[in-house]
Amino acid sequence: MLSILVTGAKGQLGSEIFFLADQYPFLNFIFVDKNLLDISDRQVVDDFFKEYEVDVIINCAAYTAVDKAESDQVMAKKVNHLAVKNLIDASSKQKIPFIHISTDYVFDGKGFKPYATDDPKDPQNVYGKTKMQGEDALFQSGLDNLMLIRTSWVYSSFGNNFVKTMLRLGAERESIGVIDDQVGSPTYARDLARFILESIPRINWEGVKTFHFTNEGVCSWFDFAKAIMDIKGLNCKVNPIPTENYPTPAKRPHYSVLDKRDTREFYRQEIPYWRDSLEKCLELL
Ligand SMILES: NC(=O)C1=CN([C@@H]2O[C@H](COP(=O)(O)OP(=O)(O)OC[C@H]3O[C@@H](n4cnc5c(N)ncnc54)[C@H](OP(=O)(O)O)[C@@H]3O)[C@@H](O)[C@H]2O)C=CC1
Ligand SMILES: Cc1cn([C@H]2C[C@H](O)[C@@H](COP(=O)(O)OP(=O)(O)O[C@H]3O[C@@H](C)C(=O)[C@@H](O)[C@H]3O)O2)c(=O)[nH]c1=O
Repeated sequence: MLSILVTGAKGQLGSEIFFLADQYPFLNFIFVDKNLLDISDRQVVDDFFKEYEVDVIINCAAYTAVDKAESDQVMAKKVNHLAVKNLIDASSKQKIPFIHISTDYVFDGKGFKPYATDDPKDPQNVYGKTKMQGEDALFQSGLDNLMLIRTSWVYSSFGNNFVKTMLRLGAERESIGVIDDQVGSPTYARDLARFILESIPRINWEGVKTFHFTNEGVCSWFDFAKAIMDIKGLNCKVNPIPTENYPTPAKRPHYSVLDKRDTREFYRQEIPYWRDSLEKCLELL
């Protein structure tokens, strides 16, 4: 039976993998949160791999506070870049296949067509830069059993995310302004978790495989917020606003749709449309 190590197991994606784990009885999971395996501590990581036998690593651990990262660069880099190196260094001795998750925020957001997996990266904020450095650490490792999955706008009934923020604001306020000139694809973490788990027995671990996985369809944050209020029957009016009317410490991409052609071909399962998955998640909230 394959032993699958899931780091950052208490986050959105880690929690969804935990939720689905029972459906994969041929996989043996080792779920570890920050307290059990702080991936930014090299010694802890080295010791862990000496003690446990691991066949595949799914690295769900990350520093995801996009605005906070602007003033907390050291910590963001430690988790999103240096810790990825720790995992690679510790696992490469045993050639353990490595699944790593990255973000649409590695792209500049100035494009008008979906970003291909090999398009040039030019992140516009600290979070995106540190995630790109994490990706680069994978590419530079020389390892040939890597799966890099970029995703975007992730939400879940677990953890904190835009959907939960909208539900809170929707209950508190009569109206809110939400940016309508930043466009992307929401991703239900459960759909992403399923994609990852379905990939494990099927992937041919030769070379570095980069996939883009999001829900199908494209929307703005405004469209996303409006759908959340509509589905939940909240009376809060959502007003579309331009980026400059909602100043934030971190700059965000205007367009960050990811090209999923390779993913569709590899996965051969239907990727749910974003609003359908949103409805499913909202049934739990
Ligand atoms: N959320 C999103 O919208 C998107 C996420 N992604 C990527 O997807 C992946 C999963 O994201 P998601 O589940 O949403 O993220 P979460 O922030 O929900 O989860 C990340 C988890 O990592 C943990 N963590 C932080 N530092 C460490 C550390 N040093 N050692 C071990 N664990 C640590 C966090 O713990 P604690 O909370 O205690 O710090 C948290 O439990 C990440 O790589 C992220 O960059 C990509 C695109 C969009
Ligand atoms: C709360 C709120 C946000 N916004 C805008 C700000 C921002 O442009 C957008 C989303 O805000 P958030 O801060 O929730 O989302 P943000 O943290 O930028 O989400 C990102 O997280 C990282 C981890 C990723 O990798 C990305 O793919 C993406 O999901 O919505 C409004 O316009 N009005 C509001 O009331």
